[in-house]
Amino acid sequence: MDAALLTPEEMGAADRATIAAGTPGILLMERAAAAVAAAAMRLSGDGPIALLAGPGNNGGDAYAAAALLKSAGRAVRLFHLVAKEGLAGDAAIAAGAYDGPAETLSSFRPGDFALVVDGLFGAGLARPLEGEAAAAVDRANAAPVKVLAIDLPSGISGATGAVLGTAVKADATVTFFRRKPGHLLEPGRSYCGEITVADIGISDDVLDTIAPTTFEAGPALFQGRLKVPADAGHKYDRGHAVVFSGPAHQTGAARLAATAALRGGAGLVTVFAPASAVLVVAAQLTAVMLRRCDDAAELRERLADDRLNVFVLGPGFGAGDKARDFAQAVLGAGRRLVLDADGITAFKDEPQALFAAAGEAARGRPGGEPALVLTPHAGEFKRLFPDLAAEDGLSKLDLARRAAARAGAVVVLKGRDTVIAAPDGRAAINASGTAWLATAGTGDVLAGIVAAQLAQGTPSFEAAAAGVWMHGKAAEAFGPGLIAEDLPQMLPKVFAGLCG
Ligand SMILES: NC(=O)C1=CN([C@@H]2O[C@H](COP(=O)(O)OP(=O)(O)OC[C@H]3O[C@@H](n4cnc5c(N)ncnc54)[C@H](O)[C@@H]3O)[C@@H](O)[C@H]2O)[C@@H](O)CC1
Ligand SMILES: [K+]
Repeated sequence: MDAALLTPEEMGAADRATIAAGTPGILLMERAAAAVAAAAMRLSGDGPIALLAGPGNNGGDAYAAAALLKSAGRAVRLFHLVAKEGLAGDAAIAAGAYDGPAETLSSFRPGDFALVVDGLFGAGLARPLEGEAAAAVDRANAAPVKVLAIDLPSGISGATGAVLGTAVKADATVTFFRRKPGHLLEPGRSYCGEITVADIGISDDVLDTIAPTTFEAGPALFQGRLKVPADAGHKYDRGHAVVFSGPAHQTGAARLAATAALRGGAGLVTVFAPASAVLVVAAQLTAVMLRRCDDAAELRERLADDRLNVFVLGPGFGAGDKARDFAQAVLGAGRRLVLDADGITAFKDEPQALFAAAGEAARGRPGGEPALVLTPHAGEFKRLFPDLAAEDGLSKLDLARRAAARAGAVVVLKGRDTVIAAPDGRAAINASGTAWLATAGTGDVLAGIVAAQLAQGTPSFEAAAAGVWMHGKAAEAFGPGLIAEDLPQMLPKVFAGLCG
């Protein structure tokens, strides 16, 4: 459960369960404030610190942190949206215990300080920022002053990462117990700065009842499920992935995916190419094998070999009837399929046909495990799920979850904050990667890495989450100047980090 991300509601439940089990809320607040004060000392040098306090417990944290900083001898001034008398509960207790300078938010001038601690709104943000709060946030953002956010940058939705009205651009954020989806989803993530998760004495046991369904994509989520080559393993134990190539002038994408599948740990990888492309592909492959596959009839013959356990269709393939026929043949044979790029676009006029085939294939698999993994970027997503893409107010998490449930597939909705969702409601958000991934061919590589995990028998959701995370880690390992071809070569480093 280390990978769990909690929605604001789930975090509220974690707080309440802890309080009900005997820890007073004010004690949780004091621990939260201690973590904030420690971060504030680190970030402010010896300079004066402003603390902005809102009307709820986020403001309470600010009062409690102000008291700690003041007693540590730091110069602090607190600016409040609501006077002490207007506070309730733990926030009122914390405010009562603070005896330092307090002024109204309208008198806050960021230029006077080395650090601003933002305790305006956290998990309880319920509507867009406006009036004094919005003006104070805008002043802080416009000034060259460091900002430390308590729990979340004020204005960022913890559930979705959306900016409500305006939001604090923080250099650092201290959150409590577990991160929230809004810390990883854009634009929220870009507003958080460096994120620290502080232990405030909430026991992991509370998660048994909360049963979170959102996670960070990373080793804590998939380790234990991830397949890595066993000591005495045979190459056939690691599966046989097939990547479909496009026509002769469009083979590069399949070769990239195939190389990535092999580097990703698939035991064998074969490119299935149309006759016209066989020579072109042959000239450029070594460890990856090659077979001709011209039409659906030929594909059905090849599918008789049940060692071919996962297929990648889409990169450079062309978005016509052939893509649809091939995808349906693969799913019809009960094999797992990574459908990307043209493979997704091919179903834009009849997505139901794809979803029906995916549903049928899943029903034939142990535990109804999804057979289909869809890897759309936003544009491809819109082609397959136009109504969802057009619906107002859906976060990227909501979109991927709704799409996965409808398609009976694992949906990998790509971007800087790629979301991986399963039909059973689980979803993961990825935070690995660099801006250099926005370059031609990286999606083809991702499809290959995911296929490698599927080939080795990793469950579809974990395979997709692991693939996305590794892809990002490979980019981080390479650094600046990355092109798609560089990614597969970095996978050994990623595995070395994972397997020790
Ligand atoms: N015992 C607990 O529940 C703990 C809570 N903690 C802190 O408490 C925070 C959550 O506290 P709350 O639930 O009180 O929520 P917040 O303090 O985030 O804000 C809720 C208050 O703000 C008002 N509000 C919401 N949006 C507004 C807007 N746009 N403009 C003006 N007013 C607005 C609400 O009506 C409510 O009064 C966490 O983020 C965390 O910082 C920590 O102290 C740890 C323990
Ligand atoms: K805040």
